[in-house]
Amino acid sequence: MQTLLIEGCDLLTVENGNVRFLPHQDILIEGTYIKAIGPTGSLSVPKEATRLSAQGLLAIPGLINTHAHVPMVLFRGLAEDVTIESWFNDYIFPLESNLTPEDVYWGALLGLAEMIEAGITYVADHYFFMDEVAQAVSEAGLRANLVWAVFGHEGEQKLARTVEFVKRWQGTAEGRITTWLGPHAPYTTTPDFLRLCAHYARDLDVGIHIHVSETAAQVAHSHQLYGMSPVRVLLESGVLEVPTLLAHCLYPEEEDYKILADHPTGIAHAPKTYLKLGMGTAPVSRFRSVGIPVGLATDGAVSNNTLDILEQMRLLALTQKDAAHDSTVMPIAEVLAMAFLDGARVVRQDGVLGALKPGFLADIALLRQDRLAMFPRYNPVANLIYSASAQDVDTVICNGQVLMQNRRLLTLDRERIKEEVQRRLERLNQRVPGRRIATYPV
Ligand SMILES: CSC[C@H]1O[C@@H](n2cnc3c(O)ncnc32)[C@H](O)[C@@H]1O
Ligand SMILES: [Zn+2]
Repeated sequence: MQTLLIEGCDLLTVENGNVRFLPHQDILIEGTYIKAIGPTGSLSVPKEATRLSAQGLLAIPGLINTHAHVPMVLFRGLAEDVTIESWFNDYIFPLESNLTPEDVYWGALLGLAEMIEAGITYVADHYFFMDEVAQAVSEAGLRANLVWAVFGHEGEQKLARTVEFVKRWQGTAEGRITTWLGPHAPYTTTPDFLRLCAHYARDLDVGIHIHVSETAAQVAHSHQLYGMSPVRVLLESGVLEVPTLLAHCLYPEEEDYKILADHPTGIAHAPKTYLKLGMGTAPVSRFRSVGIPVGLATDGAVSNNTLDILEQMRLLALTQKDAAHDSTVMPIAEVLAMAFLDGARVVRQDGVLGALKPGFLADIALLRQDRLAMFPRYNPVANLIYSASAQDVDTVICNGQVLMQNRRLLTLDRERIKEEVQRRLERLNQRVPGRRIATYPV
């Protein structure tokens, strides 16, 4: 078993709702777990331990991205300043009809490399050709929950293929990969199709990751078709009986709060996407007040355009203050608790991820604090949320393995990935009139 000692870092974590900042700490990692944490020089360290000097760096739990479409980095910048309907029907769904499994593999490597550089060690990803994404995750070294997206019109056979994917990859890559089912959304499936998904999920003992109630129009459409909200559609089709990760949920109805609170659900919140697509924002504090965890997410890079959770932390605070016209809303400690602890709850990893403490998995990001914007250090939490950026991430560890050190990626070749992606771009950004993988209801 490998032993790694991170020496002399400052440490920021949240425990029992309290922010803890501890200067000059050592973190001892044994195998894939944190074994001990203590003031520098105080731990008993095996002779054979590898030492990693972290003077001046700030250790935080590896960041958790609760909802992404990682390979969509391939289309970054291709759908700007358009309505959400046009975003899907004129850009995203036509562009995605060009994708091959190899494109998705290289896109996934590009997005995973970007996330490691931003201190992200866990991603819940929802896309196509997920064998290739799983392969990329396995090579990159971070942790992921993966679902193979399926639309209702693709039918039972396609759904069965996603079930096979779940079985094939569950618990692989030294346990870093878990797999769930991923019906795309209530508006691109039917209640019967969702019922079938719920049946398979129960059978496999896995959860479901799905988009829900992203716009008021989607909720109105659901009432027209089924006489109920999208959340109630999920309830009545049995989806909420299994752990359910709801992407977005910006427009819950009054009864939806209780429905969600009474079931094993969590919400992925992606503020930059909402700002860019003019979608509004979610009642985050209300969700949390009734016990529904809300984690942070990037969504895909076509609506974001980066895969950066530090940026989502900042935007979460700013958008919630702005929506409430109240600067005291969403204080920095709550942002931290959401990013770390709620993030872990949303992906069902609470108790092992989202904090730095003995017994937790060794997923850690170490940030530089030497930029002028990070000085003085009266308040390291404020610096992290309002001043830090992905470029400050120096070193990233996942499952006890160092993935990036001194900003050098150790598991991936970033120049080779860029070259391969570059070769594919011209073909990928062609849009053939009338060809698209699905239709967004208008
Ligand atoms: C879930 S991957 C399948 C499908 O979903 C599309 N997609 C990307 N972002 C969103 C979003 O925020 N809401 C709904 N659907 C989204 C993605 O492009 C794929 O086609
Ligand atoms: Zn999404």
